[in-house]
Amino acid sequence: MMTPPIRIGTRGSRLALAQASEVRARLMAAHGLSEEAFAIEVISTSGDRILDRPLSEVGGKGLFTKEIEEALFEGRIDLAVHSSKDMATILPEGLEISAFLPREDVRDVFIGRDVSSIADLPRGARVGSASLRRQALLRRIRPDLDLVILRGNVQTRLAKLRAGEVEGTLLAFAGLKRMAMEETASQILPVEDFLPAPGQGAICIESRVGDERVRALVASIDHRETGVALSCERAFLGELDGSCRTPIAALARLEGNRLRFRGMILTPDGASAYERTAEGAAEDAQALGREAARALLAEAGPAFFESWGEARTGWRAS
Ligand SMILES: NCc1[nH]cc(CCC(=O)O)c1CC(=O)O
Repeated sequence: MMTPPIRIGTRGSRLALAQASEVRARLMAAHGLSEEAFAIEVISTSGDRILDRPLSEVGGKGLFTKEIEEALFEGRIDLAVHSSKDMATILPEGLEISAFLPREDVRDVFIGRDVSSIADLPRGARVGSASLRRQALLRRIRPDLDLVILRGNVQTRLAKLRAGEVEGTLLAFAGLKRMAMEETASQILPVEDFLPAPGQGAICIESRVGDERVRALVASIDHRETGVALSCERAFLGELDGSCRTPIAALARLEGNRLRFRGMILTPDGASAYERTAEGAAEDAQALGREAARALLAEAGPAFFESWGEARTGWRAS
């Protein structure tokens, strides 16, 4: 008798499909299964459909995951593949992250239309990004730039760049690499200046709590080091906000059993920033992230966070 295929839920963008295929390939290799053992189910999310407003205005992170999580919860798919960066810090009841893939390059890249680096952009040049973090980090080093929202999936954004809507944009190197488009990057940005978003470059698998079949299936491809780093970054994010409405950056790396963490909060204009580094044992990953967040909250003070309340307004569509 034929066993029904394992249904993998994903968004339909080129990047999302590349990520789902990577998960499928790893599961095939780990369990000696053929491609026919899987079915990739494409699910359209609000984040894919609402393209004229910044994410921070329409409701932040859950937007790329909501419809997929509903399908998972209702049993229309068996597991979901996400970019960890797009996940809310609190998952819907009944769902859990059951595996992480080894993390890709965590860095941001700059893509210029006519120039090959941020420094080469002319004064006042128009640069597009939908990420408050990237905008704030960019403003710190180039306050003269004219920053506009650039929404849409990677292909859409690159098309807007080519069409001349903007002179440059910032993207995650991980996404370009997964799509075999790394030559698109003009400049790889160092994490010292461009601390990534929590979860950047990490693919995760979400499944139903109690679904032991799927849990056993994905356990074999889970990358522990990535999971430890992510639990630290997600604890940091969760303590601060957890939505997409605020410029928050964080990166944890496991070296041996030592976890090294750097976290940062910024005002949207980049004028004010607080950062913190911490180091600890892998077992204390969550506490490390949480404590770093609390320390930053105390240090920055209430006045700082008023700027976050205004972060949702004052945008201009590109
Ligand atoms: N919704 C945007 C998104 N979510 C994850 C990635 C990149 C891949 C990753 O960080 O794993 C991107 C595109 C980008 O920031 O360039």
